[in-house]
Amino acid sequence: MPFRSGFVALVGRPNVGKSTLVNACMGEKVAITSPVAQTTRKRLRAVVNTPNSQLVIIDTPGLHKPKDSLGKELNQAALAELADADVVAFLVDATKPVGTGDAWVARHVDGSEADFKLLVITKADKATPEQVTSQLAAARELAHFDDELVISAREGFNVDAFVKLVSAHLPEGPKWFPDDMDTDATPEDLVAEFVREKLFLNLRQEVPHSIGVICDDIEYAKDGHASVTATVLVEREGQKGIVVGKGGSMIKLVGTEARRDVERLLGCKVYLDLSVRVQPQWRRDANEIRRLGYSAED
Ligand SMILES: Nc1nc2c(ncn2[C@@H]2O[C@H](COP(=O)(O)OP(=O)(O)OP(=O)(O)O)[C@@H](O)[C@H]2O)c(=O)[nH]1
Repeated sequence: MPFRSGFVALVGRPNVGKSTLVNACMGEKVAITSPVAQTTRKRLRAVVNTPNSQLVIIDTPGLHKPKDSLGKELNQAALAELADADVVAFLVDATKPVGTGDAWVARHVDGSEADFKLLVITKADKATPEQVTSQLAAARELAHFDDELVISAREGFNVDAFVKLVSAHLPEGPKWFPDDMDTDATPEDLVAEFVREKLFLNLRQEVPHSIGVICDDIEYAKDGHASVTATVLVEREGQKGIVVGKGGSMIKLVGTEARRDVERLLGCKVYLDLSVRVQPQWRRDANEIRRLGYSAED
């Protein structure tokens, strides 16, 4: 049996379940997930190895109608991934009516030159069989697909089938990444993503979209622990108050929760130092967006 390898782009509206599927394929936490849309700002490449294949899965930012520079950069990043991919998986949420947002993404899928286009209905555990059937019928109308699959990444339903089906349609080729490397995101990228995830989860709708996180430094000490410093960027003084919380309670909670993930990532005890800085309009400032690594060109 020939060895197959290649790039698999996951595309879909924000919140459709892309990061959760990446995590399920990986069996560990590399992408971050939250109930708030537009969690995925950075592209992450997650590498899944099977005995006969290597899938480089690209978790793109959710495509959506852009409202500001950050939105535009995110779309560009996602569209650039589509252009390069061998396989494109178009994800549709089983629980939300197929709408103009899906149609907009699907037009780009139709325009991509990927060899294999797969329609994936996500969150099947939350939908009735009738809902799933009607979503399939509606999504089929949006673009040409070579195959389709219904999954629940949360329950692990059909995740193996997804990996198997995609593997079978990758071109014959070598391993792109060594076996022991499962993502090309740096530890700093992942730390920033973990912190942002906890902020999203704890703050819900209050400020999340005005938040950026930079991991400034990871320093390993002789006694085996790591000192990690990260900065949370907000746009207004009032938002800083919310992020810091009463008597520092919110930032402390976020730090404690994020530290657990960072310890798992780095495999050692971690001191996590979080600070909050007000930087008005950072989302409209293209340079700052690039510095935070959310750009299509990095
Ligand atoms: N019940 C259920 N919930 C799911 C499933 N997959 C994802 N979710 C939930 O849907 C929400 C969004 O999931 P994400 O994986 O972050 O979605 P995403 O497409 O990466 O989102 P963006 O980063 O905004 O593009 C989270 O609350 C997930 O827990 C699933 O299979 N079943």
